Amino acid sequence: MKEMLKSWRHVFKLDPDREMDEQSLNAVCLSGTDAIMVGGSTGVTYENTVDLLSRIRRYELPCVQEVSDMEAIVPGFDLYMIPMVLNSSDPSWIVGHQQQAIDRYGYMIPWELLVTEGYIVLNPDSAVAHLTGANTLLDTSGTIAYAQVADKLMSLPVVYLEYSGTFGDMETVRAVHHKLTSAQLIYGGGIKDLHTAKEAAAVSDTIVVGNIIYEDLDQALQTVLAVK
Ligand SMILES: CC(C)=CCC/C(C)=C/CC/C(C)=C/CC/C(C)=C/CC/C(C)=C/CC/C(C)=C/CC/C(C)=C/COP(=O)(O)OP(=O)(O)O
Ligand SMILES: O=P(O)(O)OC[C@@H](O)CO
Ligand SMILES: [Mg+2]
Repeated sequence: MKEMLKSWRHVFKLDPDREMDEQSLNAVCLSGTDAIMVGGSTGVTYENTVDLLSRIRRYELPCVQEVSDMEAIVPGFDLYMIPMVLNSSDPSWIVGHQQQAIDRYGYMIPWELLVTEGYIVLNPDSAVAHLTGANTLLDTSGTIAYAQVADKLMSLPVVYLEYSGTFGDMETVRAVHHKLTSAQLIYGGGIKDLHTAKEAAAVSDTIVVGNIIYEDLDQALQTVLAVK
């Protein structure tokens, strides 16, 4: 499954803390997207995650959990994406929560299913930037440097450029992409239609589409066409 992740070009991110009716979930799961990622920065619980996973499992597509709270880790996902927010001002969001979770779950951890994401949070107004105290005042060179910490110093499999809630600077995304040797570049933030999806897909390996699913489902479904 870890190998499959590399081929994913489009992913829908569903938030367990938000409502979705069956018809909308059906449309998302049959949209042609490569996978569903389940996660959010706040309000994610064991209960709302189990509920969403069990509904998604009626469909055949891969489903991964992006872990933001160790209390909400649910068995049964295909992969577990583990963020490390590299530009956080608080080390607990880089290695602290991860160390505590490993200490707690110990021998139960299916290591072959864990994928570490080197997160670079770039929208100062996002929930995740506030939560993690991210230093979002980075120019392109500073952003590349974080990406290279992930790719070259830490050998992380994924660099995630996170503009959650706003469409990012595509020149910065392109520049980061060019500098990566091994890591997969995931881009997320503000993709709201086919046009923005195409722009982001052109400069990254994988695009993640989140909020628009809940705001305008028809536009969200169009974004899949950007990678087909
Ligand atoms: C049997 C079994 C399955 C055992 C468990 C094994 C397992 C999977 C162990 C995991 C061990 C481990 C290392 C866990 C990590 C624990 C943890 C809490 C790490 C911290 C992660 C972190 C840095 C969180 C900060 C927030 C963050 C980066 C969240 C990612 C998702 C995100 C950015 C969503 C966007 O947020 P959203 O709510 O949509 O925001 P908007 O409001 O802007 O839309
Ligand atoms: O919700 P949006 O802005 O689409 O961002 C997607 C994803 O990167 C959020 O973690
Ligand atoms: Mg969101």
